[in-house]
Amino acid sequence: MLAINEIFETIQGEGVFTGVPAIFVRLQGCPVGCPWCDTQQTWALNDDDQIDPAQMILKTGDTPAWSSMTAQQVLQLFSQQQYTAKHVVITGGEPCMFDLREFTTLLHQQGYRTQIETSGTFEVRCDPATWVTVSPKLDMPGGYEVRADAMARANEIKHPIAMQKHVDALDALLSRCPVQEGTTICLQPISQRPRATQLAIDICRQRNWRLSVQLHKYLAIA
Ligand SMILES: C[S@@+](CC[C@H](N)C(=O)[O-])C[C@H]1O[C@@H](n2cnc3c(N)ncnc32)[C@H](O)[C@@H]1O
Ligand SMILES: Nc1nc2[nH]cc(C(=O)O)c2c(=O)[nH]1
Ligand code: SF4
Ligand SMILES: [Mg+2]
Repeated sequence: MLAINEIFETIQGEGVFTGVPAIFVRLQGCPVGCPWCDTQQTWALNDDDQIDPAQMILKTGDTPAWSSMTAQQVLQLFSQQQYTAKHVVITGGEPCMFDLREFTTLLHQQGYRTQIETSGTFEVRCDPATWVTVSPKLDMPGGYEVRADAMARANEIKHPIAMQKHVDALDALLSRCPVQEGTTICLQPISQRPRATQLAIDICRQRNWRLSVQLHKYLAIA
């Protein structure tokens, strides 16, 4: 069973797949506690907040309400909604609190490409063909550590930064937890702050890394 906060179709606004039409599946629950997290409504997984899938798909605001669904039910919902995107982004919350092997393999069998957005603090359990984006969370209040096996599985590292110390922390992480050759490194300014954005531009130019600017926030879309 998957605890689902919301499902919607939009344009991927972050990372390597920026601009690609995508179905987002946002899972409920995250104990990492990033103070600047833009989806804090997904942190708590309370029984009291459980709703039907029929109500979940009609949600408009950011609320902690969630629905319990199987992988097959999610696929059925995709066809009911008549989505056209073939790229599925599994995010949260922290999606890797769930075993995503059955879900991602089923999606591939149905012709979808899958991507997981994760903090790297839980074991990544997914199909070998899934694109894994690790956005490492270092020294956050929840006390979780970034896992070396998550870093080694990553196809993309997308690091949120606001200050030079965040770049230094990424450098230290990359030296203790190596990534595969060819893994793309993106820097993502935290909350569109102008100074964070300028720092990310400067470091990306120096290092030949990629800039990820949360396009959806500039466009004011979901
Ligand atoms: C909300 S998280 C959910 C997935 C997973 N828990 C994670 O942290 O990767 C999705 C992405 O949004 C990023 N993010 C969250 N809040 C942000 C903010 N205020 N500014 C920039 N990026 C943010 C995260 O770093 C992550 O890359
Ligand atoms: N458009 C859009 N792109 C996104 N990329 C990652 C997101 C996320 O919340 O994980 C996100 C999101 O919430 N919306
Ligand atoms: S790990 Fe992701 S969902 Fe959890 S608090 Fe941090 S940014 Fe938010
Ligand atoms: Mg988001």
